[in-house]
Amino acid sequence: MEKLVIVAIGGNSLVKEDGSGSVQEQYEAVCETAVNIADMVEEGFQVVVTHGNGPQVGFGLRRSEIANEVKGMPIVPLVNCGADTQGGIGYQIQQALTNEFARRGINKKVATVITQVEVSQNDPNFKNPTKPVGSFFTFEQAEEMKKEHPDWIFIEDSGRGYRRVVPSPKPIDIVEKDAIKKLIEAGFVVIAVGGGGIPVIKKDNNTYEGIDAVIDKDFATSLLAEQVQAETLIITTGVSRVCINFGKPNQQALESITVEELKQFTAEGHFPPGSMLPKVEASLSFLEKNGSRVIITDPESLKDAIVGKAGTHIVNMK
Ligand SMILES: Nc1ncnc2c1ncn2[C@@H]1O[C@H](COP(=O)(O)OP(=O)(O)O)[C@@H](O)[C@H]1O
Ligand SMILES: NC(=O)OP(=O)(O)O
Repeated sequence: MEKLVIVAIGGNSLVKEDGSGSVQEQYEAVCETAVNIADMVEEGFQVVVTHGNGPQVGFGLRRSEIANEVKGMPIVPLVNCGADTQGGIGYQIQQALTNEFARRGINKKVATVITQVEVSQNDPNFKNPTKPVGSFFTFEQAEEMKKEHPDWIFIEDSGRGYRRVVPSPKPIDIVEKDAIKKLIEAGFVVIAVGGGGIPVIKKDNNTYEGIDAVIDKDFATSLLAEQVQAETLIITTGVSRVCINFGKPNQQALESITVEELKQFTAEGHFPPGSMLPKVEASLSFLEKNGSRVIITDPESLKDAIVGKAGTHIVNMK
């Protein structure tokens, strides 16, 4: 089999920050990423695609709340909003890749797996929401909204504005991992654990039940990479390289870095929670469980990054 690479697409890389982008505009952004993924397939890599849903799940939740406030329509629970984004974004990636392969005459089939991801009901993150979802707001807008919705919690997100946060438990297991493995073995380009997967808790007799949360897609992707024994994990996001002193005059982009160096920079606080920290922690976890390499870059740089010409490369010196 070709070398197995997992590519995680950041939810923010598919939308406009203020949430004004249309579904068609999101599809156009997906199509641009599909071109880069098709390049990798042509280079001979077997690719699994995962994606985020931070903006989209927040937009869906807000649409449901507004429909409830204005028309009394039933609220769509957060877990279902997540499932909806997994289907909606999965559909767009699936169609964009299918069409790109058809245009190039690449003989590859694409399949999206609706993926449940097990979490623990006792995960402390349920009591401490940290996952930013939906649009970015100014401080004043966030304060205004808190007056109307006292239970909402906002955090400042990497200098980009304020965002509402929801609980984000850690993924324990991927319920559909065997189906995903079978599709990979059969040569499919698989899209899975979209939006970090649909959070579920395990009940008696191997049954599952959805729970309101948004799993970080970087952690879910790292777990998938481990479970399907991928060689390389690529996390695409809004920046071409991870930086130290991000946003400061002495900002420095990292090209190649060891696990030990990355741990040191993490301890020094260079990576904020809710944005770069989960990517770094997910990368370290994958490498510590025998993954070979991780690349963090933007979607445009994918083709160059895989051959070492772009992105931040984190290497396992073991
Ligand atoms: N140290 C850092 N290096 C690079 N980018 C950083 C750093 N700290 C914060 N960021 C910001 O975090 C963003 C990635 O987080 P986010 O947009 O939440 O991820 P996603 O692409 O998965 O939606 C980057 O685009 C950048 O704006
Ligand atoms: N679920 C998730 O982590 O989404 P983003 O990558 O879009 O934040």
